[in-house]
Amino acid sequence: MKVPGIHARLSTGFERFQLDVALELPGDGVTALFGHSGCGKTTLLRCIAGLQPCTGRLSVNGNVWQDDDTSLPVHKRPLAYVFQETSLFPHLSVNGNLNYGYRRTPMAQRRIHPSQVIDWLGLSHFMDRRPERLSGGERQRVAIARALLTSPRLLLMDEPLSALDQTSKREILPYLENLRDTLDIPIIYVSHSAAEVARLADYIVMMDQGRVVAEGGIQETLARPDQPFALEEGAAVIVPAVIRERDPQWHLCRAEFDGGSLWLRDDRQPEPGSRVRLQILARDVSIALAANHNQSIQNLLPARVMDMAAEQRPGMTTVRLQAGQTSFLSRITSRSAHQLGLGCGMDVCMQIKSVAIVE
Ligand SMILES: Nc1ncnc2c1ncn2[C@@H]1O[C@H](COP(=O)(O)OP(=O)(O)OP(=O)(O)O)[C@@H](O)[C@H]1O
Repeated sequence: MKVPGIHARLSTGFERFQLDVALELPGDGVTALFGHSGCGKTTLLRCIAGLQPCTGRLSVNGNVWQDDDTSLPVHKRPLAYVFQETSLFPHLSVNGNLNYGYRRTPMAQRRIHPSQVIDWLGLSHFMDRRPERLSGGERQRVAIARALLTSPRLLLMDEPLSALDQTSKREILPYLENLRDTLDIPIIYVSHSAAEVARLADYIVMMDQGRVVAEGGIQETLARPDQPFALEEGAAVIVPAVIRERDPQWHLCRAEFDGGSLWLRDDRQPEPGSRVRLQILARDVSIALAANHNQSIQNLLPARVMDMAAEQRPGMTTVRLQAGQTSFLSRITSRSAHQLGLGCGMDVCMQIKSVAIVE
C-alpha cells in the first residue's frame, strides 16, 4: 500500500497554458499552493477535485482517485471546496445552511458533527440569522462549516480570504489556524498572500508557469535562497518561537527560538509561554563580522553563512544564515558581501532590525 499523503502526477492544458506537476504532499495540515497570478494554482485544484479533465494519477491518503484507467467523477471524490465567494443559500438561516450539507452526507460517512463545526468556527450566536445579516468573514466561516459537514477527506480552499477586508481577514485567521490544528484531513490552500501562507501553512508548493519550482516544509523552503520568491522584495523566513518574558518598561518581549532569542515590540502583548510564528524579512537582516553594540539594532546573533545566491536584480545577494537549527535570509548588496569576504561556513554576526509576529 502507498504511504499516506497526497500523491499526484497530473497534466492538463489549454490553448496557451500547460500544467505538469508531480507532488508528494503531507496527509494532514495545511499545504499552501503559492505563486503569481496565472501560474496554475486554481487549475491544479480543479484537477484534484475532478472538475478539470487531466491525465495522470492521484491518490489521497491511500485511496486512488485517478489512475491510467479510471478517474472518479467529482461527486465521488470525498472532498470539500471553499471558494473566494461564498455560495450560501440566501433563503436559509445559518442553521439551515449547515443542515443542508450534513443531511446530504450518508449517515455512515458522517465523521464531523454540527456541534463540532459550530464550536470550531464560533457560529453559536448567529445560527438563526440569514446570510444577508452576516459580515463577509462570518459568511465565509459558515461556508467553511457547511463544507466540513460533508465530512470530507480533503479540504480545498481557493483564495478563501481574498474577497474580505483587512478586519475580516484578521478575524477569520484564528479560526483557520484552529482548523489546521484540529482537523485530521489535509487542507490545500491557494493564496498569493505571503502573510497568509506564513501564518497558516505547514508545507508549501511554489508554482510558476504550470510547474512546481520548489516544495517542502514552510520553514526550510522559505529559507532557501535558491527558491524563486527568496529573490523578491517581500522575501522572509518564518521562525517558530516561544514568548519567554515581557519588558514593560521598554514595551518589548523576548521570543526564544532554536538558536537564540529575539526582542520584539510588545504590541500584541503575548502571554509568556505562548507559541508564535515570527516573520523576519530578508531586507531587515544585515551581516557584520563581529558584534557591534554601539548601534541601535537590538538583535545581534552569532550565525554561520550556509549559502549565497546572487539575485536576478544586479548588485544584490541573498545569504542564508543559520543560528542553531534555524535558518534566516539576509539581503545585502553584492559589494558588501565582497567587502566582508563572505563565504560558506564563515561565522558572522547577524543584525536583525525588525521582527514581527505573523498576523
Ligand atoms: N478554461 C480555460 N481556458 C483557457 N485558459 C484557461 C482556462 N482556465 C485557466 N486558463 C489559463 O490557465 C492559466 C492558469 O490559470 P489559473 O486560474 O489556474 O491560475 P492561478 O494561478 O490560479 O491564477 P490566480 O492567482 O490569478 O487565480 C492562466 O493563463 C489562465 O488564463
